Amino acid sequence: MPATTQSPSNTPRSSKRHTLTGLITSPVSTSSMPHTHKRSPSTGTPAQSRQTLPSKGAKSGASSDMKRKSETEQEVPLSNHKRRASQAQIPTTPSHSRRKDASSASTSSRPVPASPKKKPIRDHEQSSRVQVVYFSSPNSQSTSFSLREPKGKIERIRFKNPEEECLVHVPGFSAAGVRPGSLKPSPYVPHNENILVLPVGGPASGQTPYSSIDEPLSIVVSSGVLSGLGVFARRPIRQGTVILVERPAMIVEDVADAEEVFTKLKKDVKDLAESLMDFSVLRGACAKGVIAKSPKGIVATNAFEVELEDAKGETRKCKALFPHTARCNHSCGPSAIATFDPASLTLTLHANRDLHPGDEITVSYLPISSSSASMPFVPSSPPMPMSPLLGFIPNSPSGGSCISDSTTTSNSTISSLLSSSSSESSSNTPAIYLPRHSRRRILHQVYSIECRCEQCDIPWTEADGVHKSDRARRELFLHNLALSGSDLSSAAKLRNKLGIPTFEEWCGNPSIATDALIGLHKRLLEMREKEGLELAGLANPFVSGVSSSVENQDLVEVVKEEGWLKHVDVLGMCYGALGKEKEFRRWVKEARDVRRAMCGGGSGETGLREQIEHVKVLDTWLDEPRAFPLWGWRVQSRKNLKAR
Ligand SMILES: C[S@@+](CC[C@H](N)C(=O)[O-])C[C@H]1O[C@@H](n2cnc3c(N)ncnc32)[C@H](O)[C@@H]1O
Repeated sequence: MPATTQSPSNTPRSSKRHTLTGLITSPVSTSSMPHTHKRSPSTGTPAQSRQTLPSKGAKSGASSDMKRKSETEQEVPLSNHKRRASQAQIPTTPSHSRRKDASSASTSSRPVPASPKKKPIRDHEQSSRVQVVYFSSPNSQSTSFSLREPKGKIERIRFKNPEEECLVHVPGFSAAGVRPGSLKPSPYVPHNENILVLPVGGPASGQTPYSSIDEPLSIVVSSGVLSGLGVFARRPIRQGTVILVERPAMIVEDVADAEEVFTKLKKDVKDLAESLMDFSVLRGACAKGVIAKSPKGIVATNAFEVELEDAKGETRKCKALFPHTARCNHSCGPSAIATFDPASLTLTLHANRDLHPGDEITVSYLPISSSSASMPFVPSSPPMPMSPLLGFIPNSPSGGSCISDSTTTSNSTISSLLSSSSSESSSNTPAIYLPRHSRRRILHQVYSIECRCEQCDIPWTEADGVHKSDRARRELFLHNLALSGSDLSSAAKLRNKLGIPTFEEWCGNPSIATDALIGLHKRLLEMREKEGLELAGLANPFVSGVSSSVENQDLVEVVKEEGWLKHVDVLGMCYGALGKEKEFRRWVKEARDVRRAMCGGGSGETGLREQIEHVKVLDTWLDEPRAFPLWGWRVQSRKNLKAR
């Protein structure tokens, strides 16, 4: 049903647009969920203020069947999270502190007031001292940290934890605005309560199977596809939970400076950094015999690309080395989503789905959103000449987009939109949404990786599976744009083309099929689960140093609100508007649970304020579904229509 079919008198008005960082955001369009105001059943007009739904997604039973798993050959499946989800004992994992305001934390380098307290400053001759309040935690405390005067061009940032420091070699970067508070779980604890770093391989690679890592685990590490080490869950981890937080040991703008920075790292950190992989060794070994590891190679192999703001307010793309997160292997359906907060120089890994002991913690090396600044070293658009270090220039993809990359044709609306050169997605498709062959090409060109993740490792005999997966990713991306909740005309146009009504239209116009929203969102949820892209949109609210790489800034705004949580929000709202209590509770609970996990239990200690607020609202609705401001709205609209 086209979006224009609506009954104005019955259609809840969207008085205000809320974002994900506001209250609950309406998934389908510009609409937001009514929150506290009562509607007027006689007119069908809801009162003013509304908010959009927060959420956590539901799992489709079908999705687990659809997972292509290389580990099916294994004794113990490593990542069959859906199957084991219900058995998982959900830990209340302490969450790290996050910034007060997701949107404001971006590349902020706000001046920080000088500390009135005098504390001894250790280990330096000249230093400046800055006092800051760490995030919005009730436990927030004034902390002091010292900045050594830069030696050469390297700045040494110290944090509250004395073991922590970060060397920054970025021209013009000022550490004055960095929030240096302590992190939870602690950084530089290689084996925190959530994870272990272990060789990947299992019996096939000659590694002893992991029969016991840490009670009561029983782990057999999967197929041996990946070499070297990997990071593994040591206990059940609920979707959304913070698995790990870490600050970088070093940040450089130019990998050529890595050598100099390495010489200034503290010994233990240097040892750790030097133990990391250098893929140029493998590459070199093939091409011209043995070559030694180098700091440049190590940074190129392991660094995440982040964006920092320099003193002039200009964004600089930098490479940040997080020694523990660097052990995470890549997957095109990652089990964790990495985000970076430049205000505190903190990388956070959130569980992308429910994880079980022995599941590998993987991240995407490919950008998962146009605005993501946290993915390692890969541009959002397909490859540019980007590794001068290694002296290669990847082939320029024809047209540089998923559209031109598409090898498949279809008569469907979506296919035709995708193949339309005017599609909004053309230059901004995050690489994770590209077809498999494009993703593999990028990974090969940039990392020399023959990607064998479970999303890529589809036998050639299953061409149909590849085709479906490629198509699903394109469709997901397209719907990200269309369902972004943005008022942008491009998103609205796309919704119109796809015939997707807004929630308000659906709610107030009973002639629009129920399935027009419910069916769509269930399908998109299922696709996200199959593709392993559940919380891909999570990156956005937390990543802030975004977007200089994205040509069309409007699209950054659009893509910002993408995500799986949104589908759950809509489903909750739809069932609320239908007055179906059981389904309403189910989806709202999903939404509440993931948000609670993201907040570290929702206690308010460390989580994002907004998420905590969302959790509170959802709790209210769970206590009393009729507190949902649009309860039964669509049913009432139907009655009104009949009565006319
Ligand atoms: C950042 S490191 C990851 C940790 C690494 N396995 C280790 O032992 O330290 C990146 C390297 O791991 C390997 N790797 C990561 N993901 C992979 C994948 N999906 N397929 C094949 N190799 C992968 C590649 O050799 C890559 O250069």
